[in-house]
Amino acid sequence: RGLYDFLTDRKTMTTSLKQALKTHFGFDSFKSKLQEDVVKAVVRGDRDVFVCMPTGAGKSLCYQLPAVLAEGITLVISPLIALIRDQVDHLRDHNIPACSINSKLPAVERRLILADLGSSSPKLKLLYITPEMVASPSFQPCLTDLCSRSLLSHLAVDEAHCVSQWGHDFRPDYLKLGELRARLPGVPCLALTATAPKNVQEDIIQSLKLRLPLSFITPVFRNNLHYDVIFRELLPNPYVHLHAFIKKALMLDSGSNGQGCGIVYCRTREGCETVAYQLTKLGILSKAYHAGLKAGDRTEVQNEWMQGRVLVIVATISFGMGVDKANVRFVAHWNLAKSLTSYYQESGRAGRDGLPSSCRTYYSAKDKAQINFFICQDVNRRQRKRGSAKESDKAAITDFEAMVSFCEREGCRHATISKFFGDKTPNCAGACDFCSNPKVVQAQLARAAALRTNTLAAPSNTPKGPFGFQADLYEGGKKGYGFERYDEGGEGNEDDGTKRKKEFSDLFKKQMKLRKVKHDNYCVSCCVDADCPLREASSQKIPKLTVKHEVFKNSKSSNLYKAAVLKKVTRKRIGAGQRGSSNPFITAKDLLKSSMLDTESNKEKESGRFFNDSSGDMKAKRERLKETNMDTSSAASSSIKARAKAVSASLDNPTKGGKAMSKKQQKLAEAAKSSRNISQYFTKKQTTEKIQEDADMPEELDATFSHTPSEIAQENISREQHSPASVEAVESSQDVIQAESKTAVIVIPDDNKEKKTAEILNTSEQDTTSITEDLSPPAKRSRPTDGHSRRVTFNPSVQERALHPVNVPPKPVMLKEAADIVVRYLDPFYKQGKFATKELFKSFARYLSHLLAEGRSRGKSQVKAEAKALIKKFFSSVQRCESEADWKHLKRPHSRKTTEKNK
Ligand SMILES: Nc1ncnc2c1ncn2[C@@H]1O[C@H](COP(=O)(O)OP(=O)(O)OP(=O)(O)O)[C@@H](O)[C@H]1O
Ligand SMILES: [Zn+2]
Repeated sequence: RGLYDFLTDRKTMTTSLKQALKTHFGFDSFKSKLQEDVVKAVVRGDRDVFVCMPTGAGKSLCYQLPAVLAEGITLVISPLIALIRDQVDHLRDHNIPACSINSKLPAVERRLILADLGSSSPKLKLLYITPEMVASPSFQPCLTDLCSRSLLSHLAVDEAHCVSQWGHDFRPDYLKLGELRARLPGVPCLALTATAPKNVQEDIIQSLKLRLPLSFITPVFRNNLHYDVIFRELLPNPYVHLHAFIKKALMLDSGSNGQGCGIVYCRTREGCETVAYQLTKLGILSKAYHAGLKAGDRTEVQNEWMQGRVLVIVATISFGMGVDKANVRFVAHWNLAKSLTSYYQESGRAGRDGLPSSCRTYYSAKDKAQINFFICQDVNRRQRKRGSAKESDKAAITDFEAMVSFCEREGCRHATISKFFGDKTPNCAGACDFCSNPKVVQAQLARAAALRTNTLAAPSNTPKGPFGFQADLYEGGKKGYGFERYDEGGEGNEDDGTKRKKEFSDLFKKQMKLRKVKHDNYCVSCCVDADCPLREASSQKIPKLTVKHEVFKNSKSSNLYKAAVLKKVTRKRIGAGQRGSSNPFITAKDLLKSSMLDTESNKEKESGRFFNDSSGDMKAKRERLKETNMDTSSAASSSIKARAKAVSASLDNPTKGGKAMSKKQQKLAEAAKSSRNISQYFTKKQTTEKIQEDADMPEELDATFSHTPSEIAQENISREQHSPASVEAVESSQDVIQAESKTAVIVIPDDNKEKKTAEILNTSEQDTTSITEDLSPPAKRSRPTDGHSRRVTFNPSVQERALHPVNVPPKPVMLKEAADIVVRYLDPFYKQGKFATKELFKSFARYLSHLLAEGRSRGKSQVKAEAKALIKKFFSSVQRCESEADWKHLKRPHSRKTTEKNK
């Protein structure tokens, strides 16, 4: 920082900085006094700096300008590759040498960058990296080298609130930045965020180990933003209402165009599509933007909106981060934001140019209940995973409560926000609905309370209205039935409010309890349809099936149930066969035929049901699998084996059969049929899944609503999704199987673990690295012709051989089996964070599976041993897998010796 010496004189510094600002960025002056002060503090470099300035205040320049002036390189930590890309492009446009190292970087570029960093005087001024990359072993040598040569001028941590568990976008990898900070004691650190309540601010300072930082905190109050809340359920036609709001905000009636544009935020993709459609129908060209669109379409929509060709973008909250548009005249939330912090940030995208703009939330009690549900579910999930509760679990709940209270409480909206962020009460001066007309707000609240009381109090057989009107059919209820508007007066009293709260809270608790049970535990009494004959667990036997209820009770999925039933039946038959010296399995061949026919005809009907039972707890299933002493490989494979046994037995005794057998055949067929039918009893009512699907939590939420691999797999199963890749793999493994088989074709239900393997290996739905990035492919891709069950062909003679392992060489392992083995062994590593991304994990699993299935000449145990050895070998040299290059040199052990040694 010797170069800064010439800047020590205050006056000279100001002049020089202004010159540099003009030269490098083309700006005539600083955006604000605050921006100038921050830049000066960073340039001085004698203290760490903490910056909390609203979006659009020009935070990036606070480290970019000093970076250009300093000797050495400024290391910038940013959470999203997309954001990084924007920043790097922007800097390059200004001829400022900047680049990024990330997992998506082509190897050639990476080498060039590393070469420059390794040179005696690197040209690079700003190096952007993700927190994941900072922690990766492959980056460490580079970092150490830069440190040892004192080539790091600054460390800038953008979106620093991600470091705090109290923050709305907590990223565990941000926590590792504390260690990084400790490794760079002489390098001044700058932490920047737009939104950080007091506790988050404290967390940032502590986690990043900032030493007596100079804090630059802008008050959150922005007087050019007008906030209001509309209770959507009170509106006769919410779309018309929204349309009117937009027309006013964009001054469309005044006939002038070019009055800016706006954003409508929706929680779901479907919501985006519907609102965009409705607005367009009403005359305002609007386009939807969400993760379900192809990347190209998304970019096009964004460009059209940026260029003013589309006035309104209707988006999930994934849209907006890093979008810098000055003339956003309104931001409307069609659904409640998940937290007040998020709301402040999202709504803050309005009026960046300082001109008057509107921020509106369309509140609904339904949204409130749904979001609350998701937050609680997420907290529960995390607590279950962790095994204990944490103080910070409350963060999401508290922040959401603040959002609800912002909508439901009487009072100045700006004051509520300021108070939440620890600021003084601002002078709103009519910049919110409450301050401009408190009576309207009070009236609306009273009506919402009355509506809820009416809805709750109304018994289901309430006399119908004049036209057969039923309150709940119309969402808006009795009030919504009419044509009144939210601001047309109305009385309410305090008792009403208290009563409403209590009733609503009771209802909510009740609903939560119901849903929680469904999610936590499979429970016959509440998850089984009311008309199911098995509802009364005490005495029922399964209709048309003489199997005791024990089996039913102990099986939590139809697969397991079927396997257990078949096992029981098989055992009985074996016994019978021995006693009667006739082999009952002689009829199994026929049974198989009949079951084929049967299954084919029932395929469509059943397939969905088989899938549904996969939504149970996979872990529990695995446990139960062990308990039932079955082959741990999979329930489906046991059912294949059971059938294969039957087939092989029948082949062993081809002449035996006759009438007696056909009776057994009937019974077995019946059992098989009933066991399939039984799956319908497990079919959960779709309510909770539906809600979840409806919610379609956008990617930005994924930071809080993050998933473990098994949860991802499970979610994918329950949503019956297949990414094209997963279909591919299933097909490719089938191809392998089919190529070898020319015999029986049966349809077997998907087994949980098998499916999990396929999903883990192939889905690209969730990317754990880009948590806040909305770049995942559509969640609802499904295989059009997929009837949910997979057609798997198998060769009885192969299965037969497996029954006699002593006499015949081991059955060669096929790709699908290899994949099963690999995923089982690799999963723990993934869970321990040994892969930088889920994509890498899947890619590696795919690679290993192919490697192990190569040549198809080895048996299962050998493949297992080789898989273990390979994985062990891999992780002995790689601490954490960062790129595909990491396993380039990994080869299958050739000699038996190697395998033995590694066992
Ligand atoms: N001194 C300046 N004069 C004029 N424009 C500026 C100045 N500094 C920054 N800007 C512009 O202001 C806009 C917002 O800046 P920037 O993206 O850095 O804001 P931010 O505070 O980082 O916002 P966010 O929180 O959304 O990232 C950019 O277009 C930037 O080029
Ligand atoms: Zn106010």
